[in-house]
Amino acid sequence: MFPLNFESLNLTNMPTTASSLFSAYASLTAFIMLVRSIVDQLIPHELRYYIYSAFGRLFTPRPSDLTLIVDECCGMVQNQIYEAAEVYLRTKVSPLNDRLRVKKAPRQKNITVTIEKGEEIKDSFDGININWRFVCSGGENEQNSHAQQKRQFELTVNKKHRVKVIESYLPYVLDRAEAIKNEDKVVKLYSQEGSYDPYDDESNSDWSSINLDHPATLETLAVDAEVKRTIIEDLDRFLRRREFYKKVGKAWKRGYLLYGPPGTGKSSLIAAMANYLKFDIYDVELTSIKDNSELRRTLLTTTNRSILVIEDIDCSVEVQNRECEVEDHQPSNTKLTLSGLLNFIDGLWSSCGDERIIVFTTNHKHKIDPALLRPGRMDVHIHMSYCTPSGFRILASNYLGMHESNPHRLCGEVEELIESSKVTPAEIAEQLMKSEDADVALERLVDFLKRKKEESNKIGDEGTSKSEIQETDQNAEKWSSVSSDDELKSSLSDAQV
Ligand SMILES: Nc1ncnc2c1ncn2[C@@H]1O[C@H](COP(=O)(O)OP(=O)(O)OP(=O)(O)O)[C@@H](O)[C@H]1O
Ligand SMILES: [Mg+2]
Repeated sequence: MFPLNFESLNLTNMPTTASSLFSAYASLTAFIMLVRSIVDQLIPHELRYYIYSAFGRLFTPRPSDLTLIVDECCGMVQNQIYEAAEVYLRTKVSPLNDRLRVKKAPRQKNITVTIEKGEEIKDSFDGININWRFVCSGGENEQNSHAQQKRQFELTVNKKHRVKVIESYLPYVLDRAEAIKNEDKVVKLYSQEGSYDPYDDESNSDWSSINLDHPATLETLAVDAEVKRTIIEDLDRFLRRREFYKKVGKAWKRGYLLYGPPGTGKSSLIAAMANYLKFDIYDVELTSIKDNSELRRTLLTTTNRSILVIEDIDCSVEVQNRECEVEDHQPSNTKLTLSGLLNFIDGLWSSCGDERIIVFTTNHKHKIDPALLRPGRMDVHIHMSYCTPSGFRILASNYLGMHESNPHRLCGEVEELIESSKVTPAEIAEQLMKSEDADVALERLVDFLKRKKEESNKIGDEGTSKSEIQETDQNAEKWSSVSSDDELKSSLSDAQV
């Protein structure tokens, strides 16, 4: 035991040299040990325990931080918060990080950068400082190390923000991760032909896929502004109405019929819709489907948040009308019939998926079986028209970088010719592609339009030159403005009348 030197405890007179500091520390330690040995001898064991722990609590500062552990898995399934944190924190990597992990799968658009084991990321939310740390343990063995590793994020924050972090910050991380994933999503085009792709996890024996590298967007589409605005509003409304569809007992799907002459942008509009919604496209080739059960099976293997496309519905398949089916006594599953298709569109099979869009295209609306055109079957009919002056202005901006505020001297003449002839956006686009020089391209376009006008005068062309959009569901307008539950109920009872 150290001798107790009371003089050295006289802190007021203590010289501030290193040796006197050391001797003061030694004396204090010796004093504490003396007290402790007296307590040990005089106080019973149980009481001692409480005294020591009370002292401990008094002198040890309580940690003010809370650490939330976010494990990779909850039981057999992935922890959604872990997944979201992984995606979200990619956007928060800072120059302070020393070790990062980079990767890119064969079909991935961008390189992903994630933090390595032990790295920390600082984030802030509503003035709260949040610290994330990536922790990895186990699986040191080279072989199957990844599978054996236990991965988790540790989120550390001041305890007083516990409720806010759990109730507001984590839901925010989940939402942001969803949005980031959506931005990064590569839209795919699935088709029935082609072979199974071993590099693509999502391909299956019914469908093969490629990335949809179609540049069409709703902005670059030469369609009248009013029609375009209505399409965008319709798509937006469709996306946000999950609960509405559930309440009214309708399958969460929307059907579009696009009709118009070849080269007016029907396929381009489908690609633009897919790019806008980030939905995959399933190109359903009805001619390669032999019967209704194959149709059912094929359609059931498509995923949610997708656009099912049936191009040229009038000629791609000889879907027979109902009378023919009744006369023909073959069992309906041994051939592809119109009713098989209609069953899918608005019957039992349509409710098998969520967030589906079905698009039919045709060059000849009048050739389509009336059953397909019945109100409510395809929710929206869009007429893709010949090019209009406003469509031309969009194409001129796309192809020649011309701005409406600074029109070319030939624009007036081109627009007049367009108004008086039936020319498709595809034909105009082809002319505009011929030269990068606006003078040359527009002169050629004027010549082309003049020739076209003469031809159409000779043969007497039919068809309207105005694009239009028509909603076949009479209640849609009413439903679209419904906001509260009460309003919804009253509009539903109106709808049933
Ligand atoms: N409305 C449009 N806006 C912009 N580009 C268009 C438009 N219509 C056609 N094009 C151009 O013409 C090409 C062909 O158009 P698209 O394949 O979309 O026509 P379509 O209506 O589907 O024709 P089809 O009836 O023959 O299938 C597109 O790749 C695009 O470059
Ligand atoms: Mg097409």
